[in-house]
Amino acid sequence: MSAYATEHRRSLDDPEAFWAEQARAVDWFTRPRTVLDREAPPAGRWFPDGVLNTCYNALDRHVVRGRADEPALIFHSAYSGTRRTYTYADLLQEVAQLGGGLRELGVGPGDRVVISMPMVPEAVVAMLACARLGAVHSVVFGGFAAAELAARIDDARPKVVLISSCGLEPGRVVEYKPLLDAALQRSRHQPDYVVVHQRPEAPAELHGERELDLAVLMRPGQFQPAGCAELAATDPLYILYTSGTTGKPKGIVRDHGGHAVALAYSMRAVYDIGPGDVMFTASDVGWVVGHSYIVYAPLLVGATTVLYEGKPVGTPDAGSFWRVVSEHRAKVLFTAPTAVRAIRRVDPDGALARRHDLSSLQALFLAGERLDPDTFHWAGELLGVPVVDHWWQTETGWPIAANPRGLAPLPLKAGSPSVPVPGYDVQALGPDGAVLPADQDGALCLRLPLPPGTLPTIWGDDDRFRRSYLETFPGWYLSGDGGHLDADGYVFVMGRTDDVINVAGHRLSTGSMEAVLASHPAVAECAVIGVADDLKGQVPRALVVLTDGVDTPPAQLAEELVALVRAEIGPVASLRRVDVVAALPKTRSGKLLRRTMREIADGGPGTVPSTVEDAGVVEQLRPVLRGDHPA
Ligand SMILES: CCC(=O)SCCNC(=O)CCNC(=O)[C@H](O)C(C)(C)COP(=O)(O)OP(=O)(O)OC[C@H]1O[C@@H](n2cnc3c(N)ncnc32)[C@H](O)[C@@H]1OP(=O)(O)O
Repeated sequence: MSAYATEHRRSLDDPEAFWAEQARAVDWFTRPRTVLDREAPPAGRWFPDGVLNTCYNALDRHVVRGRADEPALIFHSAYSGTRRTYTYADLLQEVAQLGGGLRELGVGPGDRVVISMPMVPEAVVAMLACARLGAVHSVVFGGFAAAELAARIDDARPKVVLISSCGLEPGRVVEYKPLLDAALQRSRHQPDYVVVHQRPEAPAELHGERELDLAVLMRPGQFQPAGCAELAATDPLYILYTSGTTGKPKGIVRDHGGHAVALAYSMRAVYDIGPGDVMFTASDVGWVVGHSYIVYAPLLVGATTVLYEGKPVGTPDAGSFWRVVSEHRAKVLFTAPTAVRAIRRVDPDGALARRHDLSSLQALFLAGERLDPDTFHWAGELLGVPVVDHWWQTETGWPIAANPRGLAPLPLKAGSPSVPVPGYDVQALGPDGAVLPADQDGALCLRLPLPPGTLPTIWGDDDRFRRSYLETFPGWYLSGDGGHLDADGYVFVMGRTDDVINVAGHRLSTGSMEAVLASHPAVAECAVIGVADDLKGQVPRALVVLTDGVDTPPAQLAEELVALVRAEIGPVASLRRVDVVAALPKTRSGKLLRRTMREIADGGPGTVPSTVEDAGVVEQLRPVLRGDHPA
C-alpha cells in the first residue's frame, strides 16, 4: 500500500487515534482527553474537553519559540504598489492591540463581529483579534450588495461591525460605508459600534458615537493589548455565510479545535507547506479559501502568507500572479480555475510567465469550481510543475479530495481532484442510498463522522443543518455535488445536483436571484439557470414571463432586471442576460424543468421527462435557450 493509502485507511479505521496524533501539532492549554464525542448533537464534536486559542497557535507560539522576526504576512497591492512585510512579532502586536480595543468596546467570548474588508492586512488583523478574544467573526465578501450584508447582520447579530472605507476594483473605488449604512437601514439588528478602517482612496465620514476610526482603536498605549482567551475546542471561531438553494444564506460554523488541527494537517499532507515556506493564495478573505489558506493555515504552521490585492489580469497585466510568485519566492500558488482561464485568454502563449523567475514554485493548486482538462494541461505545460486540482467546500473548510503531495504525490488525472484526503470517506450514492460501483455517477457523499474542521452545524439552526446535509442519506453528509469514483479511487466531480451555481468560483443561489426578479412588478414567473461559460465556468441566465398587461419593451425590462439583481445581490452575481418568454416548461406537479433548460442552453439535447405538462413550451424555448434569437 502507498503511504497515502495506509494513512487514509488508518484515518477511517480509527479516527480517534488518527486525529489524536494530528492534534499534537497544536498547542493546547488543556490537552483533550476525549477526541470525538460521537453522540454530541447534531452530528458529533471533536476534542470536546480540549482548551486552546487559535490566535495563540497562529501567532504567539511562533514568537515564543524564537521565530518573532520571521515573515508572517506579505501584503502586495497591485493597485497602490504597496509591498509590506509583517513579521510574526509585528502581526502579534497589531492583533493584540486591536483585541484590546475591541474588548474596550465590550466584545468578549461568543460575541459576534461582522467584518467587511477587502484584501488588506487590517482584515487579517481583525479576524485574528476576534479569535484572540474568543469573539466569533463573520467576514462578508465585498462584492455583495446591501441586502445581502443586512441578511448576514440579522442572522449573526454582531456587537461590532468592522469595515474598510473602500475596496479597489479595476477602474473604480467601491465605497463600503454607504453600503453598510444602507444595510443597517434594512436590518432589524443594530450593532453597538461600527469601526472603520480609513483608506486614503475614499475615507468615510463618521457620524455619532457609534462610529469609530480603527486607527484610534489601535493607537499604541490607548488600550491594554489583549491576551489569548482560553476557549473550548468546540467554541465557534467564525461563521461564514454561503449560498444554499433558498434565498437565506447558510451560516457555516467553524470551531477552534478541530479547525486548527485539520488545517495544520492539510498543510503537511496536501500542500506540503511548513515553517519558512511561502504560500500565495489568490482568493479573497471573504471566501473560505481566504479564511483557510490566506489567513489561518499558513500562520498555524509558521509559514509566510501572501495577501494580494489585485486581479489576475489588468492590474496591470496578465503577469500579476507570476510577478507575485517571483518577488516573494512562493512555493505554492493556490487560485481558482477562472483566474487561470482569464490569464490564458490574455496571454495564451504564456509570454508573461516566462519573464519571471518562477523557480521557487513547486505546485499550482486549483479549487472553487470544476477544473476543465484544457486549463489543467495549459497550466501544467506553462509552469512545468504539478497542477493539483482539489475539491472542497465552505462547509468542509479544507480539502475533501486532493493529490496528497505532502504524503506521497500520486499520478494526476485531468478532470479529477484525485483521491479522498485522509479523514474523508467519499462515495457516490444512488437514489436508494446504496454505494455505487466505480464509474457510476451519483450523489457525492461523505460517510459520518466528518473529520475535524468541518462544519458542526449551521449558525442558530441545527434543524436546517440536519435537513440540508444529513437527512437525505442517514449516516452520510450530502455534499450537493454529483459525480463518481473510478476504479483507482479517484473522485470525479461533475457539478451541483441542486440549484446552486458556481460563477467564477463564487457560489450563488439561483433561488435568491429568482426571488429578486420575482419582486419586480412586471415579472409573473421566472427561472434562473446556470449555463456553461468559457471564462467563468458558469454564468446565470434568466427567463421571465410577464405579468398580464405589461408592455415594457423586453430590452428595457431586461436592463432593469439586470440592474435590480446587481443592486440586491451584488456585482458578483454576474447576471447579464434576461429573456422574456411566453411560458416556462414545468412538470404536471408544477416543478420547473431547469435541467432540461440548462441542457439545451449548453448545446445538449434537453431531455424532456414524461411528466412534462406541455412539451410544446420546451420546443418554443429551444431557440431562445440556444441563443439563436431573443424571445
Ligand atoms: C473550495 C471552496 C470554495 O469554493 S471557496 C470560493 C473560492 N472562490 C474564489 O476564490 C473566487 C475565485 N474568483 C476570483 O477570484 C475572481 O472571480 C477572479 C478570477 C479574480 C475574477 O475577478 P473579476 O474579474 O472581478 O470577476 P468576478 O466574476 O469575480 O466579479 C464580477 C463583478 O463583481 C465585482 N467584484 C468582484 N469582487 C468584488 C469585491 N471584492 N468588491 C466589489 N466588487 C467585486 C467585479 O468588479 C465585477 O464587477 P463588474 O461586473 O465587472 O462591474
